[in-house]
Amino acid sequence: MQDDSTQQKKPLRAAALKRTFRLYKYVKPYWPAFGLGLLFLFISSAANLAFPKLLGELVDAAGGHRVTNDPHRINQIGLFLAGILIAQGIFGYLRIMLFVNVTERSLASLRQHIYNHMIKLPMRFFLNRRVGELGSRISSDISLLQETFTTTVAEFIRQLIIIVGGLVLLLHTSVQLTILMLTTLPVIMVIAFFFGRFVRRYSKLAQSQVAEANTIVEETLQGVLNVKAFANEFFEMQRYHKKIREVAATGMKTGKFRGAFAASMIVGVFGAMIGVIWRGALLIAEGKMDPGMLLSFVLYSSFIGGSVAGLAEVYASIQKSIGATEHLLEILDEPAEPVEEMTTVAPQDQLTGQISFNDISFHYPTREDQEVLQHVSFDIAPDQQVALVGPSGAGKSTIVSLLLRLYDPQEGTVRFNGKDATGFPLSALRSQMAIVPQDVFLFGGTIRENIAYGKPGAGTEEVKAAAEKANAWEFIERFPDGLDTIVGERGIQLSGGQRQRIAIARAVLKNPRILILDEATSALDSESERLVQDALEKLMEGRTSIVIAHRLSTVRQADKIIVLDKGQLVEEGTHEELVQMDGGLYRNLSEMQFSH
Ligand SMILES: Nc1ncnc2c1ncn2[C@@H]1O[C@H](COP(=O)(O)OP(=O)(O)OP(=O)(O)O)[C@@H](O)[C@H]1O
Repeated sequence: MQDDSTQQKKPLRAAALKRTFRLYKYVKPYWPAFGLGLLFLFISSAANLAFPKLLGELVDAAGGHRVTNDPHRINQIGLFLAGILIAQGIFGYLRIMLFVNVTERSLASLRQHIYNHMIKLPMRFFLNRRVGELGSRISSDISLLQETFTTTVAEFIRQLIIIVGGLVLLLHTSVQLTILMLTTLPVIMVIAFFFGRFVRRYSKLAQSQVAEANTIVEETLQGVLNVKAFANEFFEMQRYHKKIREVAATGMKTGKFRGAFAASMIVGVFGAMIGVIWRGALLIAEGKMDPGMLLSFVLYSSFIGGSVAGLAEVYASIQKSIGATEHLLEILDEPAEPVEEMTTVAPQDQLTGQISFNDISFHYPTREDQEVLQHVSFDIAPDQQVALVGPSGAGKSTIVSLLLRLYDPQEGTVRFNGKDATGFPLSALRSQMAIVPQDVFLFGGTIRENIAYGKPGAGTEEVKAAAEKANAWEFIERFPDGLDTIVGERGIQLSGGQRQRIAIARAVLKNPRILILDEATSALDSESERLVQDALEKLMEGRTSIVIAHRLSTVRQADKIIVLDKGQLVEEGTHEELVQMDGGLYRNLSEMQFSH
């Protein structure tokens, strides 16, 4: 669980700001609207500044010391004020609308750009990141930017205009009072700085504690089955209780500083106000000032005070968005895989189904010291059925990953058609292979969508034919909604065997040159097993297939069995050949499996 406000606050540095400006390219196409928005912002802020002055004049027109009372002028000023008010409303509305439009369009393009980039990133990128975290991070980073673009930037500009313009008008109204007011500022600033630091520190702590508490809630709800199965409800309640108590304790500590902060700010601000009004009253009494001027002065001071206070918030928010931007840029700076949209595969890139591994050594980028494959070489002829067997962790799935070029080996080459795999466009390679994984991943939509994933845009007839071939049609047909049955998140509304047959139908539709099957370890009941096995056999016909076999009973008919152990290829041959080998690993494994 991420908490927006604890994360990614970075000090404002020139370099960071400069990097942030790289995002400007997303706003650039909309700069005329943005510029117009800025102009309106300027107008509405300036109109804002006119109010205190005019209100002061209105009061004085009623009869100050130095002005004669003048009903005509009162009405004139009143009308003028109303006019400004309306203008401000209109410009304010237009400004917000323009800013929101620009922001929404820019963010849509940024979102799309980031997603497009991220989905093309190599597996290496996803290995050391938690995917859920990545997703929520990006959405919170983008919402932060959304706020910055729509409100913060505008607020910042508005506040600057008000502070600078306000100060000029204050000086114009009364130099003496301005100096008096400004002398109180340092005191208020010191108080704000001192307490503000504590408040920030404790709020940060509280936020991270809340995040920890939320993690408990999330994890236990997601894994509620485990909690219940272990009868650990009370254990979890305790764990949550402890965290929540910590949150409350920190909150109360923060409260002390927050209270002190608020109280001293109120005393400071009102103290300054009283000082100024007192001094102003004396000036009026001395005939050096009119009541209306004092009113303008006080209003200007409060405008400025409000803007200065707001500036602190704006600063924090800009800091946060710089952090967010850096994150997003980090992702954008990761080199993507050279995947491209494939409609047809060029003739020279068409796979014959011949594959060879030549002296391949490989370690995962995250674990450099663990050689997962060591000098592995083998050849697969077109249309051969090959089984990969070996103990858990031997490197079977890794071989599949290398085939799909999810990773490239550090040593040796993978070849297709006798040609180095790197010589084919990545998407051309992958588009001619299909994998039926062990853990079938279904998307949350309908059965139809899930099958058509093998060939986006496939028509009902095609989908149906694929489902029939995969022995899936008989159960799909029995659902009232047929192909339009919703499978539920990750396919939870289907049984294991049904999920597998959908994955097979998907592969049938893709009609790959090379088929990769990761046999399910969890045994299905014999009826589903037979249906799945039968569908797989039909699917394997007429193409090269590589089966990661966990149960040796299913690999007897394979043209070739490759036996791996601890990253090395230890035996290779047909079932008959391998069972002959005295002390061979395959023979051992099959004796073990068939002895019970
Ligand atoms: N993404 C990864 N990052 C680092 N190491 C990994 C990764 N995936 C697998 N490994 C390691 O590589 C080795 C081979 O794993 P692999 O998944 O290829 O084995 P396997 O033969 O398919 O095993 P199983 O039959 O249990 O699925 C294991 O020691 C594993 O810990």
